[in-house]
Amino acid sequence: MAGLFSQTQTTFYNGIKIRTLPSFNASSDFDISINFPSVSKLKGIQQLIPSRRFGNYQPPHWDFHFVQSLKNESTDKTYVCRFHTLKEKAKMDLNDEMDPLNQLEFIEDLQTLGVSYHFRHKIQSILSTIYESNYKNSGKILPNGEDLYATALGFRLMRQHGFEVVQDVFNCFKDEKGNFKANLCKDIRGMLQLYEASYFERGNERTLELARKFARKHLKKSLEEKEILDLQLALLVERALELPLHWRVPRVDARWFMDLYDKRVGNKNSYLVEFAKLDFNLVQATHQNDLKDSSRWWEMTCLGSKLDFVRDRLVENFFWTIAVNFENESCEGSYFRIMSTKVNALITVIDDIYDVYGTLDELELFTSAVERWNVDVIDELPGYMKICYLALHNTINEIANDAMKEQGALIIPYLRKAWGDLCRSYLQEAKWYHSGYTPNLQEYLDNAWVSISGPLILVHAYFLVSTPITSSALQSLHPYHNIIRYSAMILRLANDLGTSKEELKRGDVPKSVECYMNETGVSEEETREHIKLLINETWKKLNKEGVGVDLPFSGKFVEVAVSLGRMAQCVYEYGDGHGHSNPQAKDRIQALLFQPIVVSSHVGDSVTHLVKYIN
Ligand SMILES: CC(C)=CCC/C(C)=C/COP(=O)(O)OP(=O)(O)O
Ligand SMILES: [Mg+2]
Ligand SMILES: [Mg+2]
Ligand SMILES: [Mg+2]
Repeated sequence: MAGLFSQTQTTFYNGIKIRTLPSFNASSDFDISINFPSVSKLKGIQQLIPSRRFGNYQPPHWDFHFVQSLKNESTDKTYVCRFHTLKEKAKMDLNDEMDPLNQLEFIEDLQTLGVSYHFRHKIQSILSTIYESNYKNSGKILPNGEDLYATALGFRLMRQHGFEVVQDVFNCFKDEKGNFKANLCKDIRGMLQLYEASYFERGNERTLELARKFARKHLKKSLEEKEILDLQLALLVERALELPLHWRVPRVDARWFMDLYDKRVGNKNSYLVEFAKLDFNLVQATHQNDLKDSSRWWEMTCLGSKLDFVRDRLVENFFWTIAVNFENESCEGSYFRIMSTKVNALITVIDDIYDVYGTLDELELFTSAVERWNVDVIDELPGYMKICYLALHNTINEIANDAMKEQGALIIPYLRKAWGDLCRSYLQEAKWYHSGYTPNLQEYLDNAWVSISGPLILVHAYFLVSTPITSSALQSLHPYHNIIRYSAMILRLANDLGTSKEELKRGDVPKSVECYMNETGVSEEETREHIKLLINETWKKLNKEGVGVDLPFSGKFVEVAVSLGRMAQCVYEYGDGHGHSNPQAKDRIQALLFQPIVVSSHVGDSVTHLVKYIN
């Protein structure tokens, strides 16, 4: 990547090779070649030339020209017409005359195929009818309360959609000692639903905790001993044991479910897969336009080209936004994705300035500049920080100006406060790194749930999804509401599991893995298991906070906070899917953003391929 530093001049100081920048003020922009053995032993040079690290990040996998060249034929009229025909058919099929269990299964199919957002009101109304006519009268989800599969599926859907159902619906499946009955383990479909339902626990729900352990144990055993003869079911069990449905990103999962559904024997609603594929491609076409817009902004900032030590990851920064708010029903969705991508890109650059390149003195300057939020302070900053501060200041003020125009709301105090909190937490980590201090796990996490940028992302997301902005919500943005804290904590813990190995190699503040090992002396493997336990416990807290009766936020914002936690576990499931993009992360982004699904349309007995993929 031709960056500013590639045009550096090489000079020598006391026999030491130094790269200096042509146009920057040398006193603060010296750049020691990273292979220099030991700056600290040099006489008289240390205070003049700070040592700098590099993340050794690769150039972007998808660059500006690739993004701008994307073409998509998914929106031609044949395609759209077929889409609307099938949508109407699905709306007709999801009706009140259906058997309640069939209704629940239809809703589950719509959700796993990624198209339930088209039927929100109908789904809510059907679940409400089932809730009122069964659960409110008998305490059972469905009339036949002894069916584990139906009870667990209904329990999960009810909790997911905000209906108050308690864990006692599972009591009939426990023996006199309070354990789940051993004979249940033959009912794999029921066990799988019980396992998925257990992840909606809100803490101190012993039956659900027992259910999770009981189901996990037997599902794992059945899978390992190849007792699950139905291949589809085996694949569902295998995926659930890797990551439960509640923790997965529906949009990322949808393609996987379409393939599975296609192969389902006795597939009742085959047209649903065609509908889901058409919808997937239409949404993808919208996302590609949003991505092009975001990519033009990124190119204009020159941050990726001028700062050769930062992660140039525009597409990955965009990918985070589609999990949080993928629907393309309205232009609000595009606005959210484009502005959120800008925030994510700024986070990624500034995180690298603090973690990789900036000296402590420079970081103090940048932190103070962000807290003062005044473009005049730019003169105090070293060259490489100037374009970053300017991009930050202009972009965030643009979001604030939009809110003022659209809603007459003055939000800049909330945005600049969030950036100030973030940079102070970054500075704290830099001070720990430079002093060689390793905090214990709690001390580290008390700062790191902020430094992972979760609160910053969600404060901006609140203003990008919420109309109207309410005073009760504003009071819950500072101090940060627990919903924000728990979502951010999941992001932090998942990020540390996925990135701390590379960070340790490069040189960075000790992360939760290192802090816990240093504090307890246990092995890395035990530490990682402990952190996964913390993620599980934090999800329970997030589940509980998300259903508070006096919640100051809309359901939409709660969904955004939950989705951020899911996205974190998606991006970091196989290592660092953000900065060092592993093959699995790359394939996911490729499938979600750049590969429309070939749709075979069964119109009568003719099959036509509606989509050709042109790139
Ligand atoms: C764009 C979004 C949603 C960002 C969330 C997380 C992020 C960019 C972390 C930076 O990676 P990192 O591993 O360097 O973070 P840290 O330095 O905090 O470990
Ligand atoms: Mg970092
Ligand atoms: Mg960092
Ligand atoms: Mg990290």
